[in-house]
Amino acid sequence: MKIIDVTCAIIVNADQQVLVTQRSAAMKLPLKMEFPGGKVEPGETPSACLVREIKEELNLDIFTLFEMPSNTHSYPDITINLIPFICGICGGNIELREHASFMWTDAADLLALDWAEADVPIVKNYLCSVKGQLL
Ligand SMILES: Nc1nc2c([nH]c(=O)n2[C@H]2C[C@H](O)[C@@H](COP(=O)(O)OP(=O)(O)OP(=O)(O)O)O2)c(=O)[nH]1
Repeated sequence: MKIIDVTCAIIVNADQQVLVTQRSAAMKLPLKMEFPGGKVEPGETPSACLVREIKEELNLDIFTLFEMPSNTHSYPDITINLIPFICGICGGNIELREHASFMWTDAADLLALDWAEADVPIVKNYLCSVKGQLL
């Protein structure tokens, strides 16, 4: 099966909270929690894709800081390669244009959320990367 590249943004604020968005009832994986982002278009870099998607979906201007390890996951209808980036905000205010809701979440509370399956290893990896700061 073809593997679709999907980027997602781990946007961290000044309080070290992470922006988590909830997919709408009308989207695939309805009401699951995810990191905002979307499919990489032909000729687009993952980083440029993410800047575009976050502006489209949330009206936020972001910058990508660094890329984290990706996770390939097969759903019944699609196999995705989910590529996370740690990101910061450089402008805009959140407007929900596609998602049902958003929340700023402390790292310690991330794992308890009802994530899209492909995100779980990404959340765990992120938590490992910040563990030193949580201890
Ligand atoms: N954006 C995003 N998609 C995710 C995450 N986890 C996860 O399994 N997905 C899946 C859901 C979809 O099957 C696929 C990306 O779909 P999408 O609907 O966000 O992509 P898109 O904005 O480009 O939408 P479209 O053009 O297909 O309508 O990846 C995640 O954290 N963020």
